[in-house]
Amino acid sequence: MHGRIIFLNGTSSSGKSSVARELLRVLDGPWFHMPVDAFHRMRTSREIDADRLPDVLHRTWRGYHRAVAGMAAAGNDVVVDHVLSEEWRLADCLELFDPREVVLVGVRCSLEETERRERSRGDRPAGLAARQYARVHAHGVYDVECDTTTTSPADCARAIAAFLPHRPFPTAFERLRATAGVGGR
Ligand SMILES: Nc1ncnc2c1ncn2[C@@H]1O[C@H](COP(=O)(O)OP(=O)(O)OP(=O)(O)O)[C@@H](O)[C@H]1O
Repeated sequence: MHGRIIFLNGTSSSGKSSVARELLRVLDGPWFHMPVDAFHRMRTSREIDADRLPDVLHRTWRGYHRAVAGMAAAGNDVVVDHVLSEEWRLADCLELFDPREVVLVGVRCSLEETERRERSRGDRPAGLAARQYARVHAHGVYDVECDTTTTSPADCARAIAAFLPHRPFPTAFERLRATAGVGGR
């Protein structure tokens, strides 16, 4: 049996990891939180030449998508914590994940609040969230959305968990695949 994938998409500092951590507390059964950040942290910390960096990053993201697909294909339920700031990332995931098993979640947060969090955490480059802001939700289709501007990660997680047993079909991934002309499963 294919595992379910709760796919949290939002800008940096929108609160994805915080919601994911709460989801693992409230969801039944074993779930795995697979943040894209973890895959960047796995890479050797040695500095990479600027001319090689884009290729290295691209391979990291492609590997991350395949690792998530592999965990789900083995029957594991997975919470994905990712930033769909480039079109190819979503296209790649649409090819790889079983679309009926994906719950695509838009994690929203006002730009003002995202920038405030970015400044206060201090471990993200200034302006990162603003650069991603217009792009991450460009595909415009979700199964469910949450707004962390004024809602706590725990309340967002409870809302997503409550949605899970009642999710309608076709899923957002099924609709996006049809629009993108990705072959049927
Ligand atoms: N609902 C919330 N209300 C207030 N602060 C929050 C909320 N959600 C997250 N934060 C704070 O915002 C910061 C970023 O949160 P988090 O790491 O969850 O975001 P993220 O989207 O996973 O970011 P990144 O993609 O950069 O890893 C943290 O300091 C966190 O404590």
